[in-house]
Order: sequence, then structure tokens, then C-alpha cells
Amino acid sequence: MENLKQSILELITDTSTNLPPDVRRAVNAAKVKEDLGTRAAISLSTITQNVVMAEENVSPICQDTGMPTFEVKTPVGVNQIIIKKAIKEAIVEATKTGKLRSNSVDSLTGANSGDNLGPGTPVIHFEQWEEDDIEIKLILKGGGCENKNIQYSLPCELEGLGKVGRNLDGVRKCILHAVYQAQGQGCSAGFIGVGIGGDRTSGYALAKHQLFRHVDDVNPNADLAKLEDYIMETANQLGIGTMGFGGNSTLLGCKVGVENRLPASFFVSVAYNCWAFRRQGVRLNPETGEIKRYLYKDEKVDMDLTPAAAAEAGETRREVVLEAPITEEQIRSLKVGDVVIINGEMHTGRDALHSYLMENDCPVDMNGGIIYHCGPVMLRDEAGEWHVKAAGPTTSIREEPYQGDIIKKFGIRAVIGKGGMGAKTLKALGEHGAVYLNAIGGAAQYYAECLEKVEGVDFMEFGVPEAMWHLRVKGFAAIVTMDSHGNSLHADVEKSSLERLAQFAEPVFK
Ligand SMILES: O=C(O)C[C@H](O)C(=O)O
Ligand code: SF4
Repeated sequence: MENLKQSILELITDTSTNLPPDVRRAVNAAKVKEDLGTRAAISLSTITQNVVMAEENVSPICQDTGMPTFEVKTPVGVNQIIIKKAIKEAIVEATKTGKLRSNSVDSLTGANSGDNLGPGTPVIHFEQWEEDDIEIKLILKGGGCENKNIQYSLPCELEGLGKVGRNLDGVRKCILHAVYQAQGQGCSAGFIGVGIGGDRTSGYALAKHQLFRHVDDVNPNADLAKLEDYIMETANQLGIGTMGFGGNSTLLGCKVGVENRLPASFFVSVAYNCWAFRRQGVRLNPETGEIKRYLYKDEKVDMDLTPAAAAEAGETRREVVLEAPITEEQIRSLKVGDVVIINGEMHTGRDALHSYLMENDCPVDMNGGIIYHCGPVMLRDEAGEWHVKAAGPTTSIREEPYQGDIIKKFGIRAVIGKGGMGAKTLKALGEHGAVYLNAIGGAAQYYAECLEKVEGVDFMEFGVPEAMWHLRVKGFAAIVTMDSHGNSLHADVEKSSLERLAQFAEPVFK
């Protein structure tokens, strides 16, 4: 098995940097469905560009390379301990070379292991099978979309949909609700795997397992095939759209599996995966460990790079250039829908930093400054200089308990992230003259290119993703989705999508 580690390393690299053809087809199709010039069309244009850049740069499509989860099938007689060791070695190497972000964090101390190894990471499932080859499948599912997974225990009552019974129609309602509750926070347009039945643990495992199905396969169970088609049709009428900006493409794939349940339990488990749906697999020669073929590479699919047209007549989009320190006057002139181009300095900060800043001072002057919810992939060269390898936004709503206070305490004028924030932050934006800017989630290569220089870093003890990186940027584009006048695109889309959800309350599957 002399080639085993190298083959696994290739699998990890390909999964992280090269979106599979079935996913590419789905993203391209979504792009066609959006009207030219809308926010959704512009986002999809950035997304397709980002996919191409990741392949060319052999760098992560999204900076969050997720929880590496391997599903391994071995013929009888193959040593699984050797495979496990090779997987771990390949993971360490892929982390060192920036194909994976160091993502394994001690849940009690917050310490990042730095090499993606630790209790429970990576996840490896073994199974024996009757075939002669070794098969290894890998999914890199990021934390933001993982947070939007949801499990329903039936019977229950759901907002907009009413009573949910223990039958196929109840399952239908749960799935629609799952898409609704994710809004744009899991970087829609998404893919969902659904597990009906099992217990709480096996139900989620079944749901995640569905994500290994081809996007365009047909469910062998006729009822579930109908359900999948129905969900695809209906969920895309919720109007959540790419990144939750509104639009026609909310869901790119729906795969449903079923297992028996206990008499007392009826779970519907939903695994939500962002558009950056990174999963791949290989068949290996059991003697040498060489790759015989890839599992999700049926044909080469180029991304649709047609640029999103300029706004149509009637929909004017202002472009405003901002450079820190930003004045209150500049902020007050911004409205939801404006596109902002940022030059100059910004600082990253996410969960660890926000909680720290509540009680402590900031090492840099943030007055008039810009904070970017981002946990980048960074590499240091021989001269000790840091380089940004991938740096898209992270889900901002996690900072909701802190953001308003932090804006006030440090005089921050702009918060960049994705998925939007809540009422408390909206109020603070109005009171203190600040703005929320939505960057395109997952577009980690696209944004890395705008980050020209790493000026410094604080709090490396928080680990690379959570540290406060001081960055010099050029031409960083984001959209105002919450302004200082009380407007929030996120609140609007949430409200309108709930109204649309309620239109699907009547039974469909008898
Ligand atoms: O951790 C990250 O960088 C992003 C995360 O996957 C998210 O979607 O919030
Ligand atoms: S940032 Fe978005 S695209 Fe990246 S892992 Fe999180 S949910 Fe997925």
C-alpha cells in the first residue's frame, strides 16, 4: 500500500479545491434561473468565478474545510488500522499545505490542535464489502451549514405549517420548514440530505449519508422520488434565494432516505449543505493503494462565467467606495442594496474575539473601523510572512449577543459577514451609525485575492481561524443588507418566505 497516503492526500485536495461535476451543473442551472442584474445573479456570478479560481489555484473553495468525514469500504482481509493511519497522515499534510484549514478545536479549552487531529477528528467510518477494491468517500461539510441541520420529532407543530403528523405529509412539512429556517445562513442555495426514522443519532447519520448520492440520481423508492421532486419544486418558491438575498434558487438538491424507527419515536433529520458541496470519492487498488478512478467525475463541467448583467432599468445599484476610518456621514448615506467597495484596512474577528472584547480592550484602534467575520486559511512562508489562502465570510448571527455592544464600545462603523444579523444589531446600527455588509459566503478565493497584505495578527492563541488578522484590502465588494435606518433585507426575506411557506400548509401526500 505504498501509494495509500498519497492517494488520500489527492482525494482531500481534490475535494477541497474542485467542485464535482454534478454540483457544478446544479450551480450553473441556478445561475440561469436568476434574473440578470439581481443580487442573487451577482452572487452566483461571484460563486462560479470562485469555483474556477479554486481549481486554478488548487486552494480551498471555501475557507471552512469542515469536519473531514470519511466513509471507507474495504474488502475482507484489508487492514483498516493502516488505512486510518494513512488518513491521519494525509490530513496533517493537507493542513500544512493549506488545502485544509486547521479546524479541530478542543471543546473545553478552545485550543486549536493546529493539524486537524484530535478526539473525534477526523470522522472515519469503516464497512466491509464483497468487492475487491477499497472505496474511500470524503465529505467536507462546513460548520455554518452544519449549524443549520435540524431534527424534528413528530408529531409537532411548525410555524407557518401547523400540525405535523407521523406520515409522509408530515415529513414533507418538516423538509420545507428545514429549508425555511436555514434562510441564507448556510450559504444557500443549498443541498439537503434527509433521514426519515432511525433514532436521534442514526437519523442524522442517514441524513448526512444521503449527501453522498449523485445530485441528479432518482430515488428508487417511488414515494420518496415524488417527495424529492415536490420539495425541489416547492422549496424554490420560498423566495429565499442565493445567500438569502431573495430569488428563485434556494435549493439545488434534495435526497431522502428512510429507515425503521422505534414505536415511540418518529424523527425527521435534515443535513443542510451549502452550495460549496464538497464531496468526492475514489476506488483504490487494495495492493498498492493507487487511485483507480474517481467516483464523482462523470464529465468535465465548466462553470458558467457569463457575467451578471448590470442592473436593469428601474433597479439602480449604487457603488460606494469606503476606506477606514469611515465617518458617520458616509454610513448614514448607505442604504440596503448599495454595493460597497472597500479599500484599506480591515480586521477579522469571530466568536473568540467578540467574547474577549466584551470584557477587554482591543489591541488596535477600531474607531471608524471595519470588522470582518472571517476565519481565514493562512500559510507562513520561510521569511515568516503570512499569506491569505482562503478568506470568505462566516455566519454573522453567532455574534448577535455581542455585536451591538462591540460596535458601541469601539466605534466600529462596518461589520462584514454573511447571513445577516438580528434585531439587537439592527438597533445598534441605527443608534451608533454603522452598517452591515454581506459578502458572498464560500467565495474564499475571490475574497483572498482582494486581501493584499497581512499587516499583523493578534490573539494567535485563539488559533488561526479565530485570531484577529489585520489586513490590507483592495476592491473588496459587499452588499449593504442592514443599514443605519432600520432596514434589513434579512428580516424582509424571512418575513416574506414565512408567508410563502404558509401557502404549503394544505396536505399534499395523503
Ligand atoms: O467557519 C467558517 O469560516 C465559516 C462557516 O462555515 C460558516 O458558514 O459560518
Ligand atoms: S462559509 Fe458557507 S460555503 Fe463555506 S462552509 Fe460555511 S456554509 Fe459552506
